[in-house]
Amino acid sequence: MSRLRWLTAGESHGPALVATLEGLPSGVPVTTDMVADELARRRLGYGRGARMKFERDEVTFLGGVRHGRSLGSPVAVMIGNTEWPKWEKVMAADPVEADELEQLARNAPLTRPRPGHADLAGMQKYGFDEARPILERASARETAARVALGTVARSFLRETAGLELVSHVVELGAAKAPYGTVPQPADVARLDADPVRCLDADASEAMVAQIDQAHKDGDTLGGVVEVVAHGVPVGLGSHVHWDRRLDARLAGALMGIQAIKGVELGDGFGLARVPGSAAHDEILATPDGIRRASGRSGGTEGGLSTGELLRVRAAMKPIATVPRALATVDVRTGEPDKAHHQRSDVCAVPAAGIVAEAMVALVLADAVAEKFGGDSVAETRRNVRGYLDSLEIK
Ligand SMILES: Cc1cc2nc3c(=O)[nH]c(=O)nc-3n(C[C@H](O)[C@H](O)[C@H](O)COP(=O)(O)O)c2cc1C
Ligand SMILES: C=C(O[C@@H]1CC(C(=O)O)=C[C@@H](OP(=O)(O)O)[C@H]1O)C(=O)O
Repeated sequence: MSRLRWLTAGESHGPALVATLEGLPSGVPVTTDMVADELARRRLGYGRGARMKFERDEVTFLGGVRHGRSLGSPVAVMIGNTEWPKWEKVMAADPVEADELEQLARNAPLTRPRPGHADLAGMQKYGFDEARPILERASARETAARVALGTVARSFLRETAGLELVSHVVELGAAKAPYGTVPQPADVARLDADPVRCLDADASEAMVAQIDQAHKDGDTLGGVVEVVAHGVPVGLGSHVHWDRRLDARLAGALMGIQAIKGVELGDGFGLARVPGSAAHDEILATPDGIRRASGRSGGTEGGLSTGELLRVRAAMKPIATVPRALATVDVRTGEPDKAHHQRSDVCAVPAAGIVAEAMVALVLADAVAEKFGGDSVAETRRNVRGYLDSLEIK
């Protein structure tokens, strides 16, 4: 079962986010710059709000890494929030005088919960009369901490299995990239340079136009991202129990990203619409060994990785803080009103792709660590090679 354990803490406007990762072998290359680079990728994307323009995501390792390599002890990383000085009082851990708080406009009670957010159900469940204590943690600011840990997981995967992850945006609003493009590791720089992280130039243009229109209309947009993993060894996960299945673990991890409402493995829902003869990946004998005729399954069968390209998709709903605010109830008066609106993204689909890469990296790193063990990266790598070399059927 799971060998890696990880956790994040921190509020959107608190002093910092923190994240810990436990169970990682020693010797994994990890530096502050590697994490900072991944966090910079997450801030990219046309349609994001003001915060992403000034947020610096200041990275500090607090444990588990020395001189650029993991130690085998828990990795702890902190990401400072640039705006903390402005929120010091509102988000203070210790009590603050009531009259001091009342003078702060940004502490005004948020009593008009936003549809599509955790605001209302969170207030009801946790017993708050305003949304601030809920939205601070529900915010996707937390995904910065996941991306920090995902950086470590990717490095482990690269070192032990030569595995590389790439994501791209395949749909945004009504604009769609042509089906079937598989992004390669060499495409990452080009993808990151594209305003919406889409490989197809025409589709990218159409996506940008969609965002411009939504912005003009005071509206927001969602979309679909795809993550592919090159070099996944056969046999990660298992067919023997639901919670050991790799597909289930990937789906859970992706659905666990804020605003993700659908996950597909390979052709996913599309497979439900075609006959069996057009739904599976036929097995071929080739001079290079056993291969598949297609990649419809997305690289898992029966909950196991097949050794083929892994391909998963996640559908993000439109940003819930719609500028042309949605109907709600002011819980203080019980009267109909418009939902609270602060600054917000118009569209965060490109950023969600980076977060999805991080989640896939964490799931795959866990599955590799579980299958191959090892307390040092050299030992895990040796175990991966030994297993692949000794496969009876290739
Ligand atoms: C990268 C990213 C950025 C987001 N930015 C915003 C935002 O600026 N405003 C907003 O209202 N929601 C934003 N969201 C989505 C909300 O966090 C999400 O809609 C909310 O948590 C409720 O969705 P859920 O029901 O899926 O949890 C963002 C999500 C992601 C993944
Ligand atoms: C801070 C991030 O995204 C935030 C996610 C978010 C939400 O409601 O999910 C709302 C916005 O927060 P704020 O009001 O502070 O600008 C986004 O900026 C981030 O991604 O780092």
